[in-house]
Amino acid sequence: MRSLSSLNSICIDGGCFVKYQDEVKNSMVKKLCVRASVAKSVPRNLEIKAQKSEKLRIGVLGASGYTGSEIIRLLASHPNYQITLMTADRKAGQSIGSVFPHLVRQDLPDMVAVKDADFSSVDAVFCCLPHGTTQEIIKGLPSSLKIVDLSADFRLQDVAEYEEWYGQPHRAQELQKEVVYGLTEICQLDIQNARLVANPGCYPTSIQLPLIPLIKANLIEVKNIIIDSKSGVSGAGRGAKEANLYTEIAEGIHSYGVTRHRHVPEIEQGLSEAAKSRVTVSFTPHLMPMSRGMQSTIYVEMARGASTEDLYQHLRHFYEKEEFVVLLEKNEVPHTRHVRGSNYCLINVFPDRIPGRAIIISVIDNLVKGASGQALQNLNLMMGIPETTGLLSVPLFP
Ligand SMILES: NC(=O)C1=CN([C@@H]2O[C@H](COP(=O)(O)OP(=O)(O)OC[C@H]3O[C@@H](n4cnc5c(N)ncnc54)[C@H](OP(=O)(O)O)[C@@H]3O)[C@@H](O)[C@H]2O)C=CC1
Ligand SMILES: CC(=O)N[C@@H](CCC(=O)OP(=O)(O)O)C(=O)O
Repeated sequence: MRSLSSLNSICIDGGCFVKYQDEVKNSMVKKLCVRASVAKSVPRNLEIKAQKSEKLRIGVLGASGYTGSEIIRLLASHPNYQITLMTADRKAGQSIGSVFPHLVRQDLPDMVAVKDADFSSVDAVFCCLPHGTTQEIIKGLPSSLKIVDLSADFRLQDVAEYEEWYGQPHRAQELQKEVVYGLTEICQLDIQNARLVANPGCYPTSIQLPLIPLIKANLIEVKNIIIDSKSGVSGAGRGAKEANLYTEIAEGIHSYGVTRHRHVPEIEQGLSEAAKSRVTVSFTPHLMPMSRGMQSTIYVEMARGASTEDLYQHLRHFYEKEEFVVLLEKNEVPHTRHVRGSNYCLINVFPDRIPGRAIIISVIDNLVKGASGQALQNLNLMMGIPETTGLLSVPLFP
């Protein structure tokens, strides 16, 4: 994984490299004002592989699902990509407008079954399929294709751990070796050279973005990390089960996966790598009566001598050149409603009443930074396109 210091603070403005302007860094409001003209955090040696004139051809596997439709929405305004292939399973043969009326004006091919897809018509694919089905499908794709996989099938480096937590054999172990984990702000340099990126889970994204820099800087103890996370219902996908019906979700919240959720090994993998020692966490997810959004509230013990101010300043400095990870002003509480529909992750750090402990709050939109937005950010990097391209839309509010 790269360290932030290995990046040069330059940006691309109208196709020309310009020095990044320090004064735009301090608040999200300022960032939103300048972002139309300034894209940032592009490594100095980045070659612009994709010319504006030639659009890269994109396949969306699982276009009839929530993350697939979110990719389509984001790509609709992307200058460098055009969708030339879309697949579905039960909805194969249908048009996107008939499945998702909000996409009716998009000029797109009808969805086909994966077995009928012509992969010679694409340069890259977003794989938005259920875990378990993904490995076999990716194994059958041409090796020339760039792939961002949104499922969990390639996220765990240890195949035995995958088999234990996902309860099935890993069917593409030979590919696992070339996979790059796609937590963009942390693994940026590796992602640029990757062919196959495992996009992180939504919970792991909201948790690792604040914790990895703090662990690397030895500002928090790696024991006794307690994580309480909450997700909107779209996190469960469109294949609605009884438990996800409006009548079962509205007017209440509940925890699930208590003591054992499949994102635990992914979270611990990232934190352990940062700590260079085995880290275990207490993690409990909750289902919230909202369509999208995710909050992780993280309780940590600070390292001896460290203060919440140290944690805050370190995170602020670490992410100051990153467009999408924003440390709010002190005492401002991150709200999921302030990231809806956007690729932003808002973070803040608060003192706990118990001396020596701190509370970190992180919010994302599970379908954007937690899935399709981060996937697009990763493909941009893989294709040598400025990372923020197609991702700068302002969050929806109210
Ligand atoms: N929802 C979220 O917030 C997040 C999801 N993810 C991951 O992204 C992936 C997609 O999630 P999501 O979009 O929510 O899921 P959905 O259930 O909404 O969509 C699944 C898609 O896969 C297709 N599909 C289902 N089974 C098969 C199969 N056997 N062969 C081929 N295609 C199939 C479906 O087609 P059809 O509609 O025709 O049945 C649909 O297009 C999953 O791995 C998920 O865990 C990751 C991060 C966040
Ligand atoms: C609300 C809900 O059910 N969320 C899903 C996690 C979201 C998701 O899609 O997980 P991946 O990122 O690993 O694919 C769950 O708890 O299983």
